[in-house]
Amino acid sequence: MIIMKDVYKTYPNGVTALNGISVDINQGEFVYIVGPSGAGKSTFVKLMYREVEPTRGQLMINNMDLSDLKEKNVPHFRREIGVIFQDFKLLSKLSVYENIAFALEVIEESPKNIRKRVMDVLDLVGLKNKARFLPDELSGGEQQRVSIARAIVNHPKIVIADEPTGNLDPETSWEIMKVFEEINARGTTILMATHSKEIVNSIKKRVIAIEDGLIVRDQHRGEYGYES
Ligand SMILES: Nc1ncnc2c1ncn2[C@@H]1O[C@H](COP(=O)(O)OP(=O)(O)OP(=O)(O)O)[C@@H](O)[C@H]1O
Repeated sequence: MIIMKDVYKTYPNGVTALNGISVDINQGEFVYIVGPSGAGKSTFVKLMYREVEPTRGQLMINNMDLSDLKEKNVPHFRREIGVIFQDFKLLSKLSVYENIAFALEVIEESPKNIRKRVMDVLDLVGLKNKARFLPDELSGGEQQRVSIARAIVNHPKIVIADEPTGNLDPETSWEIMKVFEEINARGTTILMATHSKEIVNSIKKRVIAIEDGLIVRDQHRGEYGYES
């Protein structure tokens, strides 16, 4: 559950990226965040994993109040959130297996549990046979599958994806969307910032449109609403 009340974000250089955002997102929803370049989409999703902090306003995520979250509670908060980026952000010297296991090792899982959970999640994204490969030895779509696997291996309640298909060709993008739908079908909330008119208009979900730091549209099974 995500609750935002009158959230503002002004960066240190004086640019106000969010201008009073209020929104409720329930557990299990699939939400696209759309809008023109520079509208505030990335800032909006970055608030959700505490990459940026609001200048003003209230933000509750998974029953935790981010306005007064203590530093010592940040790791606990982040464990409930999986994040996926346009450029994958995999560790190039680690294998596929190690990239995913890393997320578990830091929370002190036993080696046996780690192996089972990594292999289960690789199975889900269809990459069990590439566990020993290095990221460079994979296609873009495969690398994005690894980053999805890494994001969900801790079973987070919320998955945040900032332009996850931005570097992928259309066919690969559809395959990645199937993986997101599968994760959502298991009850995980998905928040996806995207510029893909084709995806938003074909795989219908809730659409939140942001322009000049404000929510200008919030529609169930909405359209993309801009020229691509
Ligand atoms: N770290 C930062 N410091 C200063 N200004 C920033 C920072 N990050 C973003 N901005 C500014 O905030 C505004 C919103 O940016 P944001 O990245 O949230 O937009 P966006 O909708 O995600 O854009 P795009 O679709 O191009 O990725 C822009 O004017 C941008 O220049």
